[in-house]
Amino acid sequence: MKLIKTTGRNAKDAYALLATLERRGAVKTAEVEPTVRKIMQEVQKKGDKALLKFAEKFDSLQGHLRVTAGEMLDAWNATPEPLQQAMQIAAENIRSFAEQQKPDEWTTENTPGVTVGQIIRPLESVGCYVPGGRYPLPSTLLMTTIPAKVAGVERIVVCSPKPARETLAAAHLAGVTEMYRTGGAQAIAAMAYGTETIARVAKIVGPGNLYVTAAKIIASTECGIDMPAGPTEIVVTSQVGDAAGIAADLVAQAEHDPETLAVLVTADSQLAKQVVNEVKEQAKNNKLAQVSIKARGTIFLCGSVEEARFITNRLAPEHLTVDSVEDLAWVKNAGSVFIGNYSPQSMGDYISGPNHVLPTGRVGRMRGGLSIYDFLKVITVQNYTAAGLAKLGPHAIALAEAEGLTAHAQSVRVRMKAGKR
Ligand SMILES: NC(=O)c1ccc[n+]([C@@H]2O[C@H](COP(=O)([O-])OP(=O)(O)OC[C@H]3O[C@@H](n4cnc5c(N)ncnc54)[C@H](O)[C@@H]3O)[C@@H](O)[C@H]2O)c1
Ligand SMILES: N[C@H](CO)Cc1c[nH]c[nH+]1
Ligand SMILES: [Zn+2]
Repeated sequence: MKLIKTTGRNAKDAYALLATLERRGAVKTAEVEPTVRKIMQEVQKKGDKALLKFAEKFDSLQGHLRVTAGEMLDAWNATPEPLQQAMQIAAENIRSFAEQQKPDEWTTENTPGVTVGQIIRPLESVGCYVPGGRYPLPSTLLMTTIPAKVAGVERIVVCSPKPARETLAAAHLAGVTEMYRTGGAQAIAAMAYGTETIARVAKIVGPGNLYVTAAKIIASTECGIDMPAGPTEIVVTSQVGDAAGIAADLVAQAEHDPETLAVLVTADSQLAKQVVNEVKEQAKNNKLAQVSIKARGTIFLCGSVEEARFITNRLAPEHLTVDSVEDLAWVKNAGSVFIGNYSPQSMGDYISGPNHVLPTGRVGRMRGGLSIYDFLKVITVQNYTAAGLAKLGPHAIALAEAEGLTAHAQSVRVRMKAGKR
């Protein structure tokens, strides 16, 4: 970990580094964009043939794209009982959390004779991307498909490169009926544009590496996307935390990808030094974590606790760990927050219930993690009686005339006149 003081003669460098880290999302996705565009264009032109070609090229896969229900069932039956149980508990917690988030339909009479409200409808189809390049992520299959099910989405498609047995088992548990062996930008293109085998979807959700994230951004002109949920990020902002626990979290998230961002922000120089040593020790046997930590692992040693909070909000990380519940008061930007020494981020990755698909690249400034809202539409409704129209109509006419939209004004007058008959 690079330890940098934000005060004194290092201040300029520290803030320059912060600015670089703030640009992390945009810069990195731009680097792969030309490659991604080419892949997506080829899928658009050649459909399944391109998917099979890229599956062989990137994932050493040959053969059929579609995963059968039998394959998912066999995978479940071959899964050891403790893992089956862990998946079942995770699935239940994800389901009940999503259930709890469900928004309500409502109506209210805001003016006598004017009823307004909202109805909630699920999206008709979604595509869930489940990463599988470096590690199989059955947990992500559960995190994406279960909220979609709770929302009532009719068609749920899963795409994953070389899905492992554990991922197929999770698909069986989640009741997935449409799953394909395709990954990367090609999978995103297939779900966005459609191929002979894969019909296009209304929205694509789920995390992935830089290629997947860049592809989702490109696909967003064609269909909905949840958010850029790219290479993992962790920020721990602590003054009193346990150095060994903090380092363990940093190393854990750093092992996802060479592009991972792992940061500690603190005003305590003792803690900063301890974490440097702990990370070194704990990452000793973890090559991937070493790569990402070496590339951008940073400890900002701040002049004050307030400055630590300010830097944290500027980073707007995917995962944020803080010391206590009181810290929530200053947190403005983060995908998901973990509190105290006994809330390792890995618990959120797997089992707690809140979604682990989270915004990266500072998108935490705009939104939180994947939720049931990503699978629902809030449709507004308005209903006037003649009396209600007589009351509010003249005001609408005044506004329409101010905008010079005469037909708008007239459309209200016509109905008001009819209401008087
Ligand atoms: N933000 C979140 O919510 C979240 C959650 C889970 C995982 N993640 C991230 O998901 C990512 C998973 O990455 P992964 O690589 O293991 O799996 P992945 O499935 O995202 O990517 C694998 C695919 O990348 C494509 N690819 C790889 N190298 C390529 C190249 N040189 N050119 C073109 N395409 C190429 C291939 O198509 C391959 O199938 C990690 O970055 C992890 O941090 C993020
Ligand atoms: N930490 C990841 C989100 O960045 C989610 C995950 C899945 N499995 C393990 N971790
Ligand atoms: Zn993780």
